[in-house]
Amino acid sequence: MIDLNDAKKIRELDSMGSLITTENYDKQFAEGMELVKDFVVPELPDKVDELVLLGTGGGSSISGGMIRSLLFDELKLPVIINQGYNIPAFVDEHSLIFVVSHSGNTEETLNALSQAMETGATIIAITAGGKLKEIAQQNNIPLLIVPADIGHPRRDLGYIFIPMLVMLTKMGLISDKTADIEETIALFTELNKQYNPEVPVENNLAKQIAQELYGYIPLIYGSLDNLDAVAWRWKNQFGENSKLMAFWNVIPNLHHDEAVGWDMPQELIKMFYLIMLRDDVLDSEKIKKRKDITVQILSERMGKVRQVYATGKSRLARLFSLVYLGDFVTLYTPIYRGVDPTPVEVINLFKRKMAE
Ligand SMILES: O=P(O)(O)OC[C@H]1O[C@](O)(CO)[C@@H](O)[C@@H]1O
Repeated sequence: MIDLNDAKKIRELDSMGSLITTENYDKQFAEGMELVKDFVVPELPDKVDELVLLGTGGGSSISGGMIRSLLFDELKLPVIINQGYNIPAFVDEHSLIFVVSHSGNTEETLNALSQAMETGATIIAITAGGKLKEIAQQNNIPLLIVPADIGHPRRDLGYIFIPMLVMLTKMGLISDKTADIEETIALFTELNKQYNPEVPVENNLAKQIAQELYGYIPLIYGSLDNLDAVAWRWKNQFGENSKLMAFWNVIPNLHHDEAVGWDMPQELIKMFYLIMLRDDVLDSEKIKKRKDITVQILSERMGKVRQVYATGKSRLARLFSLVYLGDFVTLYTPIYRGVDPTPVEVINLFKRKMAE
């Protein structure tokens, strides 16, 4: 095992700078605001029925999930995250579509886009380049180019999510979020002082969780209607960063189905490490009670249970305080095992095999 107090070793193992990118989320979010400042949004039809995000993977689809969770109480449109090759039949000239792909070359996203272009929907593209950039330019689709040098889509939430949020404001669909974004940027700077590689394990919650997790399967429980995309983000980051299968679900609905599975044989349920995402401000009293009961029951059944709490003032800052912790946890988890968090070999293998 790697000594997580050895910051030099941690940084050596993180050879492609995922930790540095995470430490720089404050700057990235600020740059995201700059990027979109002069972007001219298309005119919307009189009636918009839904917001559809075409995109997949750790950065693109999660950004849509964060939009949905953040704006649950505000946006008067359903948000649909479409990760597959095809678009649903309801997409038409009354749909607003964000097509998002960092690489610009993800085949599912491009295929869905080609279908969307036949519908007369209002489309906005966000990409660092690739075929998506070409298609957008050839077809006069409003296009936002984001920096390519970030390298890995899951590391560019600030470049994807923030512009989408600002565009929704520019289109008059939501209120201005500048103050909340600024608060979130300041919170990242603060939290970085707690989670960065130079902070020793005894004071570093992210390192503590990464160490404790060793030998267990991560299970993340969030809650409707705020911490669902955050739980999804943690799960994806365990996959891509930690090279660990992880599972997630949301309260309250898991109490009506998955919870029955808690009666599984002891030797199996002991393999899980539960991370319970909590928000004492956003969670209703009913949800808090459900989380308390869940923790009470599962502390006696699962290998370990950890509760982590959102901080910050605005809904935006609170959601991202937990995303930020999750990103650090999922980066320290492989490093503890001596594994570089950045490469995604299986994804590349799939892309090669699909191209054969
Ligand atoms: O379409 P994009 O944004 O390039 O990203 C899709 C890819 O990003 C990833 O998240 C890799 O980091 C993969 O899941 C996926 O292959």
